[in-house]
Amino acid sequence: MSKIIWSKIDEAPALATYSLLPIVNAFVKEAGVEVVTSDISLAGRVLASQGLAEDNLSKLGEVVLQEDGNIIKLPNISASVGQLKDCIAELQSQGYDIPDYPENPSNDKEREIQQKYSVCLGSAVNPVLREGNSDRRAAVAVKNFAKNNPHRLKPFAKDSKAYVAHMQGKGDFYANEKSVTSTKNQKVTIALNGKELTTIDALEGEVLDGTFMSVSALRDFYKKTIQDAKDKGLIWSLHLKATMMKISDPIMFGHGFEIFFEDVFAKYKDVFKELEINPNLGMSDLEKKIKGHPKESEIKAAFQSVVEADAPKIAMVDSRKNQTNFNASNDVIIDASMPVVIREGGKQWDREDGVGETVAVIPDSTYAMFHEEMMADCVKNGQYDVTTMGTMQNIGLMAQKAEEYGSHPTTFELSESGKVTVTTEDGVELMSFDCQKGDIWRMSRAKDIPIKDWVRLTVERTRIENIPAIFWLDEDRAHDAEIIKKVKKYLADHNTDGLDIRFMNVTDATRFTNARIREGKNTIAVTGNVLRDHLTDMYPILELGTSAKMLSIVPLIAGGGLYETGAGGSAPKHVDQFLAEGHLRWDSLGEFLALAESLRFIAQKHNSDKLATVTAALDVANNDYLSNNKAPSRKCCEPDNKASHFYVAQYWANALAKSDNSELAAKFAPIAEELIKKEDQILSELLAVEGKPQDIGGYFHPNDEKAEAAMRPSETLNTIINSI
Ligand SMILES: NC(=O)C1=CN([C@@H]2O[C@H](COP(=O)(O)OP(=O)(O)OC[C@H]3O[C@@H](n4cnc5c(N)ncnc54)[C@H](OP(=O)(O)O)[C@@H]3O)[C@@H](O)[C@H]2O)C=CC1
Ligand SMILES: O=C(O)CCC(=O)C(=O)O
Ligand SMILES: [Mg+2]
Repeated sequence: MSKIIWSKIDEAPALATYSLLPIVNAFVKEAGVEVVTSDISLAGRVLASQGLAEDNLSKLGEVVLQEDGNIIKLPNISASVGQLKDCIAELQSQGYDIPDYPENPSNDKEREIQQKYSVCLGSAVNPVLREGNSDRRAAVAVKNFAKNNPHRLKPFAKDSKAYVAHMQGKGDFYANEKSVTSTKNQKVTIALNGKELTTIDALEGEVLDGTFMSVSALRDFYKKTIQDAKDKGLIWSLHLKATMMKISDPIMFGHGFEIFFEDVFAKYKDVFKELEINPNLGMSDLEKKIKGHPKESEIKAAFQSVVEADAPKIAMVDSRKNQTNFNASNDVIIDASMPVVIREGGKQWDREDGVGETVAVIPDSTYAMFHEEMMADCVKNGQYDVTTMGTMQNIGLMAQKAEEYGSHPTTFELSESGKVTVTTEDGVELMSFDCQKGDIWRMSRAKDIPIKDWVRLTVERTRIENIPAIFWLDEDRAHDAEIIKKVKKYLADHNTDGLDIRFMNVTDATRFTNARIREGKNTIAVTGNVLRDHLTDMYPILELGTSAKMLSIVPLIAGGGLYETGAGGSAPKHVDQFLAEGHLRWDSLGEFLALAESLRFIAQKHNSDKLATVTAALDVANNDYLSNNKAPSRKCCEPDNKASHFYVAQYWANALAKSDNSELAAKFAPIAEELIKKEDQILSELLAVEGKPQDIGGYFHPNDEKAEAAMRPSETLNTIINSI
């Protein structure tokens, strides 16, 4: 039996799995494949961190280094402190004896607990599993479906004032960056005023970048954008990635929160100190901490008066609950939030549930230049046309924790002003930086092997697609200048005759890509890790309506495959809806496509005709699913995710029944017949449970039996699937 590991994760895709996996296993076992789960959910990781469950993530970290590793990875929660605390509370309520998360540890025991939990925070799963670079694109059938069934993109006003604000060449990570390539394997020490912050093992050929965000420049920048929003009547919105950039971005968020409500933070300085208010955790945490304090209502009123009167309008994450952009640092995540701004015609929601043009504040120019040009393009040339627009495919450098992705252990909020130095074990100073107390200093790294593999993958994909491939690299950025040298060197190892491979800075690359997209032409964007993340939500959300429909493949450097499902998140909103009314609007197309790729990998590796037939039948089923438009409806009491799985099963069985493999055809002909004959009955059983609240025994750690019962309510369907 060949094995595929299917990650057990969180929220909407985890719910979908309860219904989908029994179907998948019933079909693939006929071709000698078994799909097993591995629990790397936030709750699973929290329990593992306390020694109460197996450390599955570390085990998967070994699988991705094996030649035949084969993992289907669904999106998981990258937890903020707030999500971690909620998850711990739920596990405690279920009887698990685990300690609270000590936010401000005051003794060694608390520091140890915090340390143990810290492995569960932020982007903790993806960097471990992504031992390969990223290949994200829309399958042709998916792209054509979107063109023929366009979702709505709202127009930009002719005189739209919406724009992206970023820091201008002063004080941000982009402006302060220095970069060197390590000439040998060596220890490198980062120190502040001669005191060691950390020491890393640098590899020969590894690119090391040092940089910092000047906090005074950041705060000045925030002030300027707030004033400008007020002057122009724009909604002020802040877009960061506090989950993936778990050290730097919550701090940048906290400064924004403090500056927006500067007078309130100044007036209640002493109370906030007494209550250990941490602005990095946002308003939701602040509200919990002031609860019951004699000044609670006075403080709330002070915040409210800024929201209502003194400031520009602020973007809301939920106006019904009066939650602003500052509710929690992970409520607005840039890869998902900026596409929504563009989709809505440069607008955000305000507190009266109205929409208005926004200044989207994205402090660091490194990637904000992309969003700036994206918005400027739409303001100038109007909204994109889904029915004609070309596609962006991305080859992203991310293997072995490349670039900012792996920077968590080397990011520091400086405890004093002075000099940060980066020095080799031989005493050679590689870089130095003059910083102020509170500045955010960061080292990012990119190893040589992943860069070489990234170039290889680019040449391979460009040859297959025969469209221009643009390396989004900027000669004027220190890091990119080092990478350009390596890319040119490794390109020379390949036959690039006839290929159109170019280098452009971020603004030019965006302009070039978008101009082609408007002409219906396709382009490959070859980017570093952060742009990979941002581009692979932005373009699919515009082109396909959601990044969940992307093919998201990670060809592992060791030879195996990691098949991610889509490029998006775990859709907490979908779970809320499911719990309230039993309707799951999650579209599992990403899982269907990932499964087909994963099966194809095994079929090719083992030369299995039978599995090739099962895979080809799944391809047919996926096409039928698209052409018959069986994606879940967004509304209760219409076919949802469960029904979409039923249709894939029906189409898959039907394709197998018609296949050349007589054994499979004989096996699946009666199954297909049953699934077709009983369609109405199955659908009515699936719909009968909708409109009612669901109890699955937990949000982060549901009860498997209850969740499975809720997601498999059709006895008729279950009987057929169980009979295979
Ligand atoms: N690869 C990974 O592991 C990733 C994990 N995350 C994590 O996911 C969580 C939520 O992230 P967030 O950025 O808020 O994004 P969401 O998961 O909320 O996605 C944004 C929106 O995209 C739409 N969407 C996403 N996937 C699907 C799907 N399969 N079918 C239909 N619609 C879909 C939904 O729109 P609508 O509500 O309109 O239906 C959803 O609300 C966070 O904890 C984050 O860390 C985020 C990105 C990647
Ligand atoms: O790892 C994460 O936190 C998010 C990853 C992500 O958004 C992506 O890969 O697109
Ligand atoms: Mg992303």
